[in-house]
Amino acid sequence: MTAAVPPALRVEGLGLQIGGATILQDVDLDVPAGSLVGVIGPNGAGKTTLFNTISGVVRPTAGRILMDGRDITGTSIPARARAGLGRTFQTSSNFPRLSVLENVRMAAQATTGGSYSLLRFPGRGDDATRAAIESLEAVGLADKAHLAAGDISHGDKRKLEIATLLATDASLILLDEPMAGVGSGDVAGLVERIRDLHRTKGCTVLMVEHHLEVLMGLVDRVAVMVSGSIIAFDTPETIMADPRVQAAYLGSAA
Ligand SMILES: Nc1ncnc2c1ncn2[C@@H]1O[C@H](COP(=O)(O)OP(=O)(O)OP(=O)(O)O)[C@@H](O)[C@H]1O
Repeated sequence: MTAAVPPALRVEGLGLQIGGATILQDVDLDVPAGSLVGVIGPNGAGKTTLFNTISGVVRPTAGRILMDGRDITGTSIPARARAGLGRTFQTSSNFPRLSVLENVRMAAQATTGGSYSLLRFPGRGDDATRAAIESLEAVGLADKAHLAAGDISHGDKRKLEIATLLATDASLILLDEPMAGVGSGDVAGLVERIRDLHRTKGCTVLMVEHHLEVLMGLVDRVAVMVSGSIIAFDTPETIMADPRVQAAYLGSAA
């Protein structure tokens, strides 16, 4: 008998109380390895807080978080990154004064090992620079490699975050509103980049996104959060047809 493969991410009975307020309550979620899962819910439902607990920014006050079957609840942010967790934030998390290439190269360097020096001009030959250039080519940013990350457009900043994740060996990726503020002309390209992350690298992806029409065409399953809890977790078709979801989410979001 072969042992079952553990989910890439398991959240068990997760709770978070802050100053008497319940922010997360009894959150259970299994994200199978290799799946692409969306998280939706009205403003203030707890989606970003859930990501913060998974990535280690916030410690939950109840429950456990497991990656590939290993309990990571008490581990540090760097330990989670070493275990293969990668994340983007609602607002851009790039280093604005470094060049686009340096931003990606730093992430690649952390993966390929060796010490990173900003003083050393990146040569095309080293592994980290090669990985960075490949990632920038994949997201269509190679021609902006030399620009300061703070000077590129909002849509390009989101592409840069994806390139940064592509350059690492993260196996579980959390994307927090990757389409937020992205112009309509850039959305289709960004969706393709997320598909690339998922397919080419075989990553497991969990993403919060308010653009439902985009999300529903992209993900395998959707978790619906309302008031700090997950009220439904199913295929996009079933979620869209669920009257509880329509009442709790679509109704209140309209
Ligand atoms: N550190 C904190 N202290 C107190 N309350 C907090 C804290 N962090 C989050 N909250 C509250 O927890 C709730 C959930 O916030 P969160 O940002 O996770 O929601 P969200 O679903 O991501 O919302 P949005 O879709 O608007 O980004 C909100 O009511 C928020 O005000």
